[in-house]
Amino acid sequence: MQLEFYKYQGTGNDFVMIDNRSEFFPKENTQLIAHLCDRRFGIGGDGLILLENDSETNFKMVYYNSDGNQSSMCGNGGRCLVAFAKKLNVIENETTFIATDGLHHATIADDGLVSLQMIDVAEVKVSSDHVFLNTGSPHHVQLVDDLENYNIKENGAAIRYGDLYGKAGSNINFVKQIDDTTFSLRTYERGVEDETLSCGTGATAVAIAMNVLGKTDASSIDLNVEGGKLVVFFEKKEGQFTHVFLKGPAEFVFKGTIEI
Ligand SMILES: N[C@@H](CCC[C@H](N)C(=O)O)C(=O)O
Repeated sequence: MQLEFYKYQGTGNDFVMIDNRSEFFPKENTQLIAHLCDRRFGIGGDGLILLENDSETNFKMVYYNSDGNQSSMCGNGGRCLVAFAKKLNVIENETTFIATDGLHHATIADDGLVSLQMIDVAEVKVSSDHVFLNTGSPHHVQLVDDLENYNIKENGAAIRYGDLYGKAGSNINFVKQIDDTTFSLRTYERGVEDETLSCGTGATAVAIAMNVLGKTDASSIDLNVEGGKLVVFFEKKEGQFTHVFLKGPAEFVFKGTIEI
């Protein structure tokens, strides 16, 4: 069978997109999803996303990591799916869709940048050398001295598989402060089991964690990721973060078919 796919990337976090409104895709086939995400034997991607019909919103997002397993929210993937929905004429420049962590509102600006509303965050656990919070996916956030030369894969895997997070694991973000409102981060992603060029829920987690740690009092924070730049903005009231938005590019790369 010939499978039609679209490839998208958001700051270098790349995804295989499939229009599954007709529900043809074999969603339980973990091996097939991992194969499609494989960079040597398949199409290649950090994850695979299905766009499906939803009775109450514009569409449904179903997200899989490149290991083939369905997972929690993907911020960059959500932004790319919004751009994909526009390409398919499912939406125009504004949408509400459903994902695993609930409803998401998003807009596409004239310059193509996609702003995606993320979940509200009320609980942020601060430890001596790291912060843990859930921004739709679980994130460990840790400041490091030499981010450029830091071994993300080795140190990330050690924390992800260590005692802190048990079987479920976590995504691991290493961070360096650049100025009052800017941070650089590199992320080890669970389910990819490697560093990716960007992680949207990770950038969101870093922005909130840096505010909680008092590293910034800005409510709009610039994040440098390996694949580009993201902005996270939010409202903060009595320790709760609401109206949290992740903004950045979401770009169509190519379209193709693959024999499955
Ligand atoms: N790249 C994503 C995060 C995807 C989910 C993550 N790998 C997990 O399983 O927790 C993003 O942009 O947020």
